[in-house]
Amino acid sequence: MGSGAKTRSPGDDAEAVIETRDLRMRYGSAEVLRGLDLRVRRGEVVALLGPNGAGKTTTIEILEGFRRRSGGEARVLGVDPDDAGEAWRARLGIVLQSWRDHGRWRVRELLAHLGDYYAPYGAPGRPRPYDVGELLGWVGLTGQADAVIGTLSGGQRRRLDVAVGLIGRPDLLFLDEPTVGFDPQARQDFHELVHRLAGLEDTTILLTTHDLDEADRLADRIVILVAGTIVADGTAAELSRRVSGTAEVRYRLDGQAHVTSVEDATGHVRGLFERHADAITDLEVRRVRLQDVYLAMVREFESGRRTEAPRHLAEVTA
Ligand SMILES: Nc1ncnc2c1ncn2[C@@H]1O[C@H](COP(=O)(O)OP(=O)(O)OP(=O)(O)O)[C@@H](O)[C@H]1O
Repeated sequence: MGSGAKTRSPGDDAEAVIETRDLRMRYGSAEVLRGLDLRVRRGEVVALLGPNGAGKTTTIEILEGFRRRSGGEARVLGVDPDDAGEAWRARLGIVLQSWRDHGRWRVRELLAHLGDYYAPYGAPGRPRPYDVGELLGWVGLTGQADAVIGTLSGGQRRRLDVAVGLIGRPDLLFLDEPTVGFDPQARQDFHELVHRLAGLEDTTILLTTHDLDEADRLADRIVILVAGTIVADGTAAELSRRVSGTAEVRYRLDGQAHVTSVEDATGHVRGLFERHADAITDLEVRRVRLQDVYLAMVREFESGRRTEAPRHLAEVTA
C-alpha cells in the first residue's frame, strides 16, 4: 500500500489524468455526445450522472479505448486512447455494467490468472498486481475465494467484478454502475474501498451511478450529462448553490403545513420563532439533497431554459 506523495493541486495541468476537448460521438445520424470538455485530476473521484441514454457509458468506453470517438480530443494518462498500447491499458481498471464470462473458474484462480497479465507492468512504488488475498478481503469475498464463479449470488458476482477491475492496481479506475445489486453492507464496504483507493492508493476514479446519495458520498466532483451535453460540473455543494436555496424548512403554523427553500436555514428559523413563537410546530430542516439538485438541473435543461454552454463551477479554486 501507499504510492507516491499525493499532489491534489486544482488547476495544475500536469495532474490531468483525463482531459477531453469537444469530445463528440455519433451513431449514424444520432449525435450522442455533443462536445464534452471534461477534466479529471490525479486522485480525484468523479461521478458522471445523467438519465438513461445520456451518453455516460459511451463516454467511458471512448476513454477506455473501447470505442473510437467521432470527433474532438481525448487524453487519458497522457495518451490518446485511440492510439494507446498494452502498457497504457495495464494502468487502467475497468468495471463494466455486466460481465458474465468465466462461470466455471474459481474466484481466486481467476484473479490470480488475470493478475499475471499485469505483473510485467509494475512500476517503482506501484507493484502490480495486488495480492489476491488482500484484494478479496477488500471486496468482502474472502469466504468465497474457492467458490466456482457460476455459484456466486448476484451481489457477490458484482463484488468480483470490482476485484477484476482492481487486480492490476490501476492508476485510473472506471466503474460503470458498480453497486447495482449490492446489499447495504456491501455498499458501505464499497464506499470505504473507494475512499481508500483514492486516499491511500492515489487511484483516480470515474464512476457512473444512478444512486445520487452514493455519488454525494463518494465523489469529489459531480458531472451531470444530459442528452450528450455536460450541464453541470462541480462539487455537490457548488451544484446545490445553483438551484434555489440550499435547505428546506418544513413547519406547521397554527396547524397549517409550510415548506420553504432557503439559503440561511438558521436565520430563517430564528425569524420564524421571533415572529410566531409557540404557533410554530413540527419544525424540520433538511439540506437540499443532490437528488433534488440533479432533478432540478435535468428538468431545467430538458425544458430548454438553459441553452448556453456548460460551465465549470469550481470558482472557489480559481
Ligand atoms: N452501438 C450503438 N449504436 C447505436 N446507438 C448506440 C450504441 N450504443 C449506444 N447508443 C445510443 O447512444 C445513447 C447513449 O447511450 P449510453 O449507453 O452511452 O447512455 P448511458 O448514459 O450510459 O445510459 P444508461 O444510464 O441507460 O446506462 C443512447 O441513445 C443509446 O441508444
